This record gives sequence, structure tokens and C-alpha cells, in this order.
Amino acid sequence: MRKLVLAALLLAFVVVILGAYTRLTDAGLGCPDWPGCYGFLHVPMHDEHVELAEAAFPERPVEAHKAWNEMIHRYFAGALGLVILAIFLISLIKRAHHRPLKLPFLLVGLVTFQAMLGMWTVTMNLMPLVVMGHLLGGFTVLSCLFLLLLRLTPYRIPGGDPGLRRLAGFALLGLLIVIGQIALGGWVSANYAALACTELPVCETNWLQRLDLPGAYSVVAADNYEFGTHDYDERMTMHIMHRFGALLTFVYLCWFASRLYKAASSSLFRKLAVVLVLVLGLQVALGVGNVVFSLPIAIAVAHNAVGACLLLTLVMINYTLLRKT
Ligand code: HEM
Repeated sequence: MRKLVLAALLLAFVVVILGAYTRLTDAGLGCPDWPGCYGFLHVPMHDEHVELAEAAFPERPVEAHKAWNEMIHRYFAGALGLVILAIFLISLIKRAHHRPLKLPFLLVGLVTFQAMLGMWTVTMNLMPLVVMGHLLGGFTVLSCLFLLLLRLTPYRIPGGDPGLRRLAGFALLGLLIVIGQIALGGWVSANYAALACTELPVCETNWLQRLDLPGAYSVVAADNYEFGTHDYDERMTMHIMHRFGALLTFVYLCWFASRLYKAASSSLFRKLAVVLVLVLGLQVALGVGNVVFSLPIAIAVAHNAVGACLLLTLVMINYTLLRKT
């Protein structure tokens, strides 16, 4: 069972990265329908299939590379759904072995909802709230699978480290801050605001006068959201808020990691504190790289993947602080 959960976790990581790649290559509408692609179970490639596809969706000519990005993400996501279902069924059948059951059940619900968000991403033409929700949903599935893996892994905290329990509240706050920062980043990405500020450390001159918080976080009604509907000031505000969020995240997590490191009597927590700072530093460097190098796809995808690793590090710290044995 542990191996199956580990496989599911790795698969979920691949799905998240493929999702980021699809979003960042503007391939979210590579297939304008769901779950098929122009009505096929594969990308239409032969001339007669392309003709049929374009007759059915005249406003969206087939772009094979974008359609493949989208379909490969869907195939992997479908496989993940099946593996999660298998985990749930096995947990149900082997209930007597004191295996967790609620978490696999929750995962089935989450992955189903995630599939619906994937469908709405397409049918609602990349509505930012749905796109960001789909990103957060993917990270939630990943976190729950990791939590399940930790629960199935027999590791002990030497000495129990009971003195660290008082850090549990701070660890939870760190987790919430990271979730908030991921949501701010998802909003930047879903609204195509990555290049709204190209200067460091904050933004182009005048940025303070141009800040528009209500506009940046408003939900605009439109037929199609591809390439964004918000004006420049609103996008600039989204971008700036993500940078301020990064500053808060960085300062808070560095402070928390140093407290954890100093208070720990076991090497496990000291290692976790070091990993936290390393992952955080890498994530900030990749974020700055997004700005300095004008969003190259490799850095943008890595910024997503390392964001997921930061989240998992906090999940592990929170869980381990509360674990009894
Ligand atoms: C402190 C930790 C940080 C976290 C957890 C974080 C997380 C994220 C996430 C999850 C996304 C969405 C990625 C996607 O859609 O695939 C994102 C986007 C972005 N982040 Fe960060 N970020 C952090 C720091 C930074 C910093 C310091 C900068 C720049 C100075 C930055 C710049 C950006 C930009 C430009 C985008 C939009 C990229 C795009 O459209 O693909 N981030 N961030």
C-alpha cells in the first residue's frame, strides 16, 4: 500500500507539472471541449479528422502542439484518478488493518472535484478563479497524498521532542501563509500578470499611485479570459502583492526555521528546518528569475514545482510536530 501511495504521489507531482506547463504554454484551450479533444479521444492529426474538428469548432483551429500538451495532462490526470480510486478501494477492503480510510475517501472526493475544475477551466474559457482553483486543487491532492504517505510510514521522532509542541501553532501559521502566497501566485499566473512588473525590487516608477487592490481582486465577467481581461494597473497590483507576500513568507519562514532548529533535540527537525530554508531560498530565486529573464518556460515551471515542494515541506513539519510516536 505504501508503494502505491508513493507512486500516486509521484504521479500527482507529474500531473501538477504538466498542468503548469499547459497553463504556461497558453495551451489551456488547446482542446476546446472536455473530456475529449475536438470530439476525439486523442488529438486530431489526420487531415480528415482535422477537417471534422475545425468544422465543429470553427473559432478554434487545431494547434496540434497545444492540444497535445492539454491531452497528455488529461491522460496523466485520468491515470491518477484511477490510482487514487484503487487506494481507496484497497483501504476499504483492508479496513481491519488500522489503515487510514478517511483520507483516501477525501482524496477520491478531491480528485473528482479537481476533474470538474479541469472541465470548467475549458468550458468557462480560462476564467481566472477556476484556473487558480484548479491549481490550488492540484496542490491539495498532492498534499493529502503526501500526508497519507507519512501516516503509512513508520518513522519515530527520537525522544518524542515534546518541547517542540509549542511551535505547532507557528508551524500552522507558516502553512497558511504559504497557501496564501501560492494563491497570490496562481492569481498572477491565471491573469497573465507575470510581466506586468519588470523592475526590481518593486515595480516601475509610479507604482504606488497606480495600485488598485479592489480592481486586481475583482471577478470580471467575460466570454473568454485567454490572455487576461484586467487592465495594466490591476495586473501590476496583482504582481506587487505577490512580491510583498513573498517578502512576508520569506521573513516569517526564516524566523520559524531558526526557532525550530534551535529548539529541536532531534536531528529530524534540524534537517527539516534546513530543508525549509533551502527550498524557500530556491523558490524566491526562481521567482526573481521569472522577472529578470522575462518568464522563460523552464523557470516558470520550476517555480511552480518548487512552490509545491515548499508546501509539502510545511505539511511534513506540521504533521511531524503533532505526531505522537
Ligand atoms: C516565497 C515564496 C513564493 C511562492 C510560494 C510562490 C509561488 C508561486 C506560485 C504557486 C505561482 C503560480 C505558478 C503557476 O501558475 O504555475 C507563482 C507565480 C509567479 N511568481 Fe511566485 N512565489 C514565491 C515568490 C516569488 C517571488 C519572490 C517572485 C518575484 C520577485 C515571484 C514571481 C512570480 C511570478 C512573476 C509569477 C507568475 C508566473 C507565471 O505567470 O507563470 N514569486 N508563484
